[in-house]
Amino acid sequence: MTSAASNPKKEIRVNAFALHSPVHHSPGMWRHPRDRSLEYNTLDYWVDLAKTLERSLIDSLFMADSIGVNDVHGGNLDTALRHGAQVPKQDPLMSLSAMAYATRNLGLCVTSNANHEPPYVFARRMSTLDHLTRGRIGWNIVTGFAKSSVKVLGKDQVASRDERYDIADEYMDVVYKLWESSWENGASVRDTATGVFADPSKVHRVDHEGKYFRVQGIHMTEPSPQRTPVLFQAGSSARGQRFAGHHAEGIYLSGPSKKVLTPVVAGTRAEAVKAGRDARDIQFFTMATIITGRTTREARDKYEDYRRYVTPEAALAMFSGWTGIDFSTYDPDEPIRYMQLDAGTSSALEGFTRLDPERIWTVRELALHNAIGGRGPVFIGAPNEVADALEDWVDETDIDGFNLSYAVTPEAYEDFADLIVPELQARGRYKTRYAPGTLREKLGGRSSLLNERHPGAAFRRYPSRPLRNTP
Ligand SMILES: Cc1cc2nc3c(=O)[nH]c(=O)nc-3n(C[C@H](O)[C@H](O)[C@H](O)COP(=O)(O)O)c2cc1C
Repeated sequence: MTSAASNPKKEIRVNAFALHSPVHHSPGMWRHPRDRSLEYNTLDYWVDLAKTLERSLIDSLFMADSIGVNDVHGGNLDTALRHGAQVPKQDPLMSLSAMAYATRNLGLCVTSNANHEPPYVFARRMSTLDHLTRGRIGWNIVTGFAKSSVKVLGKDQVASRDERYDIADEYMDVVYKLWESSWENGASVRDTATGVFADPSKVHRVDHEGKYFRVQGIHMTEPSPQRTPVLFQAGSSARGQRFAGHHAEGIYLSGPSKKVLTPVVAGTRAEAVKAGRDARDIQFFTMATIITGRTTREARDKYEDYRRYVTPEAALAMFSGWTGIDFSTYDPDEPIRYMQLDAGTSSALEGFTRLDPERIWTVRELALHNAIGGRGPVFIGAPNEVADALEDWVDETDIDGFNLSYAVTPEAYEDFADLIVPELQARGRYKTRYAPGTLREKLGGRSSLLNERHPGAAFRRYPSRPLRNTP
């Protein structure tokens, strides 16, 4: 493993972080006169955003998603609904092909829960998108924690964290079989002279009989450029790190300080090694919000202006949803303490408690902090100050880059393109053009396929070489 210190100048990678909702991580900002969040249900907004991201050479757009709602705060959904706090929320998949059509290089990563939808239909949809985007698709594998998300699917209880990850492990086996083993290379013949479309001897039925899933049949889709989409994961509990060590090629993190991230990065890299992979087979992106201007003064003025629109109550409702703790029952000046949670995400709470014991957060402070940019840091300043902070976080925590959240959209991404990108490029810390190939190759992979060390590669029945059988 290369230490962060021995590789101080690694290129900083950046994704943009979004949700098909009027609010993602900065509740209240949709009221700002320059904000376009209320257009979340239009293709114009998403296509314009995709073009802006590509102008910034951003690696990918990461679309969060869940069918859960923030109904823990006050024991109901009122606060979330009143502020549009991640409700309503649309299916993010629909906008992806329009964004892909308007861009050439931007990666498009979408969240889907490995406990909800049958793996067969999901695998087919991802393969379709990977074809349509010519290999620019990524999947954020989540396991869920909200009771509301299982109740709409006819279940009463959320499975325990361990079981949710066990189900996800088997889900991965099923989708690897479909993506990697069903169609051999060369199965799709497309021979206009003979009239043979596919060679039946090279298309294999998947027979999966497991504890949670039974699947019999061929993958409905011929192999897409990446076969398996680039795999991301966002859980950081010990079990989450083990899952990530096996499957993830990228991890989305969040935490208010560097201290919180460092052990998670080191722990997950160690899990990758235990799983027979390389520590550097996983890239880490932490959530961050940038508020910048040409000068420090301009940036601070922007921040003060934004603050006039924040709704900390909605931020608390979102954090209550994340953790399963009803913070409306707490005194605002009460310090937040760690407790073990199974329904919610202990790791969200850990970031504000035991991972940094020197910093005591009260409920009020947490609500204010999370009201702009959620659980990640907010970097406010002139381009050189922001670039200093970005470099510092990458070099000290061994992350690979950031997941850029926003206060005001698309202003945050326009500012990133115009002010931060040139500063990082001048320091040699940011690309000056996209690498060719699929998303996996753009992120540094040697081929468009999972590398040989990845457990998904074990399902192959074909020699591993870049697959280019789509037109
Ligand atoms: C940056 C980040 C983004 C996440 N995005 C989603 C999401 O879009 N949908 C979802 O259901 N969970 C999301 N999660 C939650 C995680 O997938 C995971 O369920 C949670 O962190 C609990 O897992 P853990 O207990 O292993 O930490 C996200 C978590 C983080 C840190």
